[in-house]
Amino acid sequence: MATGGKVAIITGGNAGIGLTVAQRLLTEHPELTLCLACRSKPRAEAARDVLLLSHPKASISIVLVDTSNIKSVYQAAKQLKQMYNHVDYLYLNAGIMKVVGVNWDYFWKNLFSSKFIHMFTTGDGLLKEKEEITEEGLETVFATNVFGHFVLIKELEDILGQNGCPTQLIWTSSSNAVETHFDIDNIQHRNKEGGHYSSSKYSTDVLSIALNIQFNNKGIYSHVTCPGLVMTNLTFGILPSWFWNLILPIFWLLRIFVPTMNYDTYNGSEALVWLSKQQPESLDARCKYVSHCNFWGTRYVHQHKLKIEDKTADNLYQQLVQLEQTFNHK
Ligand SMILES: NC(=O)C1=CN([C@@H]2O[C@H](COP(=O)(O)OP(=O)(O)OC[C@H]3O[C@@H](n4cnc5c(N)ncnc54)[C@H](OP(=O)(O)O)[C@@H]3O)[C@@H](O)[C@H]2O)C=CC1
Ligand SMILES: CC(C)=CCC[C@@H](C)[C@H]1CC[C@H]2C3=C(CC[C@]12C)[C@@]1(C)CCC(=O)[C@@H](C)[C@@H]1CC3
Repeated sequence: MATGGKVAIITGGNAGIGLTVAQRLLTEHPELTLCLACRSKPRAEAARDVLLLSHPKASISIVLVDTSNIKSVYQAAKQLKQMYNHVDYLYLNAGIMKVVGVNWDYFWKNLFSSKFIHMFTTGDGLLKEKEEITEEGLETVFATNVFGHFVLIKELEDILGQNGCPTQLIWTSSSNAVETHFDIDNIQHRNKEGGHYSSSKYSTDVLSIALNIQFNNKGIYSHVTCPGLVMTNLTFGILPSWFWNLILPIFWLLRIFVPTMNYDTYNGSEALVWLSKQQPESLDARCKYVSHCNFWGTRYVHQHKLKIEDKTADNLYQQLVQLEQTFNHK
C-alpha cells in the first residue's frame, strides 16, 4: 500500500514501546513524517539521533509535551496545529505507573492456583501503588495516561480526519485495565489504596469507545492496544533489570500459557504497528488489539472483545469534557 506523506505523532516516543513503534513505522511507511511528542528535550533528541542512524533521511521533529500538565498540552497542541494540517496516526502512548512494591504474599498464594494465568496476564493484585496529585490538582496517573491525551485530541480536532484522510488514534492500553478498579463516580481514582494504573487504563478503553461514537463520522477512529508484559523503564521501575534478566528463561516457558509475555519492545509493539497498516473503517472499534508472541517466537495480533456499555462511555466522555472546561476557562 502506498503511504506517501503520512504524518505520525507519538507521545512518549523517546523510549520503550513508543521508540520501537517510531522505529518500525519509519520502516513500514518510508515517506512518513514523524513527530516525537515528549516531555524531555535531551531524551527526545537522543531518541531522534538513534532513529536517524537507521533512517538517515527520515523527517523527525520534536514537540515538547508533559501529558500530566494540561497547560503544556495546550501549548503542544498549538504548536502541532502550526506544523501539520492533518495527522494519520496519533499514538497516545505516554504512560506511567506509581509502583511502590510487589505484593509477594499474593504472588506466592496464587502461583499454583487457578488465578495463575489471570495474575501473569494482568498483574492484577500484585502491585502496590501510591497516589500523587499534580500542581494543577489532578491525580497524576489519570492526568498522564488519560486526561492529558484527551485534551490533546480535543485540541487537535481541527486537523484530525481532514480532507477525506482518516486519522487513527492508537492508545497503548494494558491487560491491567480491569473493571473492578474503575469507578465512574471517581474517574480520577482519588483517595484509593491502589489500582490507579488499572483505573487509568480501563478509562482509556472506555474513552476509546466514546471517541468512536463521537468522531467516526468525521473520519476519526480510535483503537486500544495492549503490548503485554515488556521490559522498559516502566517495568524496571517495578523490579530491577537484573531480576528480569535472571528470569528471562521463565518468560519463554510462561509463553506456553501466556502469549502476552512479550519481553522485548519489538514483540510488544506488534499490535500498535499492525494497526497502522489496516483500513481503520474495517476494524472492530470494540476490540482491544493485543500483541502476542508464542513459544516459538512468532508474533501475531489477538483481538479481544471489550464489554463496555455505550452509556458508560458517554458518561466518561461528558465528565472529561466538563473537567477540560475548568482548564479552558483558567
Ligand atoms: N511495559 C509494559 O509491560 C507495558 C506498558 N504499557 C504501556 O505502554 C506505554 C509505554 O510505556 P513503556 O514503553 O512500557 O514505558 P517507558 O517508561 O519506557 O516509556 C514511557 C514513555 O512515556 C513518557 N512519559 C511518561 N510520563 C510522561 C508525561 N507526563 N508526559 C510526556 N511523556 C511522558 C516517558 O518519557 P520519559 O522518557 O521522559 O520518562 C516515555 O517516553 C505506557 O502507556 C504504558 O502504560 C502497557 C502494558 C504493558
Ligand atoms: C515473573 C516473575 C517470576 C515474577 C514477577 C511478578 C510480577 C512482578 C509480575 C507478574 C506479572 C507482571 C505484570 C506487570 C508488572 C509486573 C508483574 C506484576 C504489568 C502490570 C506491567 C504493566 C502492564 O501494563 C501490564 C500489562 C503488566 C501485566 C503483568
